[in-house]
Amino acid sequence: MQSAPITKYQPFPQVELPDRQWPSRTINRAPAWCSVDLRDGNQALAQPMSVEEKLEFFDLLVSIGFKEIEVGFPSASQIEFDFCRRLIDENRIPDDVAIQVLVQCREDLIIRTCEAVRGAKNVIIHFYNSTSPRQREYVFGNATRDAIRDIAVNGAKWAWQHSRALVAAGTHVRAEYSPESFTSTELDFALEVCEAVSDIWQPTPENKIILNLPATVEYATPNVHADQIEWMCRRLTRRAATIVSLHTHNDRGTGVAATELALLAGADRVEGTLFGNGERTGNLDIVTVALNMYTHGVDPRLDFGNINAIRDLYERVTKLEVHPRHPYAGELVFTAFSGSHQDAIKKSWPHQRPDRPWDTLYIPIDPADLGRSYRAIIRINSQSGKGGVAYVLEHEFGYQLPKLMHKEIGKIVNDIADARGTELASADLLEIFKAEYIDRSSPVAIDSFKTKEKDGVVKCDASVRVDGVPQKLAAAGNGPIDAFVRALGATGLPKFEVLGYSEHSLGKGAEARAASYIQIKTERGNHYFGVGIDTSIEFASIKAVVSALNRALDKK
Ligand SMILES: CC(=O)SCCNC(=O)CCNC(=O)[C@H](O)C(C)(C)COP(=O)(O)OP(=O)(O)OC[C@H]1O[C@@H](n2cnc3c(N)ncnc32)[C@H](O)[C@@H]1OP(=O)(O)O
Ligand SMILES: CC(C)C(=O)C(=O)O
Repeated sequence: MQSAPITKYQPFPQVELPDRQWPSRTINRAPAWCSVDLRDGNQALAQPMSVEEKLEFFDLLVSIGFKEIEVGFPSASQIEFDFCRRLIDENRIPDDVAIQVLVQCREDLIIRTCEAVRGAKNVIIHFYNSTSPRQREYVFGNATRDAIRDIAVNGAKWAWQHSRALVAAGTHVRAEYSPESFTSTELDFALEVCEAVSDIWQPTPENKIILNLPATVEYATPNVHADQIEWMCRRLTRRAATIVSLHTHNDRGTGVAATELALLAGADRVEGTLFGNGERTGNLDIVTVALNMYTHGVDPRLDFGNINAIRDLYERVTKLEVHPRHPYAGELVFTAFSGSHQDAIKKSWPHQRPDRPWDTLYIPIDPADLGRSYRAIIRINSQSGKGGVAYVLEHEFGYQLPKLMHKEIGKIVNDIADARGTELASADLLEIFKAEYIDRSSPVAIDSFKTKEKDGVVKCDASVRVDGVPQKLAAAGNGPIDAFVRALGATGLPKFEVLGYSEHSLGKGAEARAASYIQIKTERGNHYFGVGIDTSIEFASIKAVVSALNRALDKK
């Protein structure tokens, strides 16, 4: 940072609107959406999409439910022109979808644009010129306000004239005008230019004009943007015949917020791109705004029910990556690594009922609504807690660990994650769990085990190996576990008692197994868990005893 930025930058002026209404409103219906992926998004790519890629992207946008799609700038290049023609000539545009084409307010370009869309059913001709003081000064050679207004008016006239042949041939033509750099333009002048354009097109409530008020570069806080939009909405003389459209960029990182507040301010329509691709820091991310509405119970009328497939296609054709933390779509947004989050998710998840509003803690949207799975919700690293470890072992592998055991396995996993310094995959977790609790056959291994009950007394015969030496054991007790523990007494192994156990079944059909979790207490007072898995619950429990004992012997 330089030492005196205070003199280098200036605050953005506020809008004089003391009776502003937008702060007390809520968003309760979806706007009209227009995707500008194939134009504003595409023009910002280092390697613009090929025609084939644009066709694929167009189909994706249609399948999501976009009814207005800016397909390009057909007068800019042959590839843009050809793409437009292919859409039309190959009948790829559904009847309820309008294609939008961008053009400068220059007659030759407007003529070429009209040629590009000949034969389409619904077309929006989008003409623009920049209006801000700096653009007037630098780009248009100190042009006066009147001269700039005249560029817009001429554009409106040429768009009207040259689209008459299209209308005569049956195309439904609408006009969109953008005073580019609107948010840096004096509001009274932006209004004057918009009114002058409307005067040419004479819109009606049945055939409205679209006035798109872009934040071409985002310079202000979102409340200022909302004020600018409310200011315009309240002064446009043909408000009922006008669709007020938003087109925010994200230079300050608040494109989504600016759009949401401007919807409160009265806008009817939103232009943006999937995942916010676009010039510099990008256009508005439509996915986020639409799904924000969805999570407030407002139907966005866009379908992101298969967000992973949408993201995959987007990444393939744009060669950009959706950030792993990107709202709703990022790889990690349904994943909790930290212990307290994992614990809260695990505890709140079972309370979720189909007939109740969604309120699982830390997960503001049901991942299933986006076609995403619950599997990756909890992942394990050194920040993770016992709840997360227990969650993964239960949800991915079916082991329902008793609550007392969570703390122990949590610490074991945490220490390993810490030592490795990486995330542990669920397969790693399973491996750690098995090695620690199940696959323990030294120094004691059990080869066979048989019980017989008579008058409430259980007699057990077992073959074990202690440090590799085979031993035959026999004893009687109150139950199989008691009898087995007594039998072990004859081997000279340290004394221990079984404090408790829990069991449940694992898998189904031919795969069915019993899982037993035993806790023992040794002579020294230490507690150890052991886990046994077998087809019979009896043998599973005996294996669990052996595993707990082996852990105790290892750690003595
Ligand atoms: C904010 C945005 O995203 S706006 C859209 C930006 N996208 C693009 O520009 C991509 C497509 N554009 C192009 O390929 C080219 O700009 C073309 C083909 C449209 C025009 O190309 P060229 O005429 O060679 O160049 P260029 O765009 O620089 O035009 C410059 C002239 O047009 C004028 N001009 C610029 N914008 C406009 C406008 N919207 N309406 C009328 N005149 C304009 C400039 O003042 C300049 O005039 P000058 O030559 O008298 O100084
Ligand atoms: C042409 C206009 C709408 C534009 O892309 C912008 O201002 O960012």
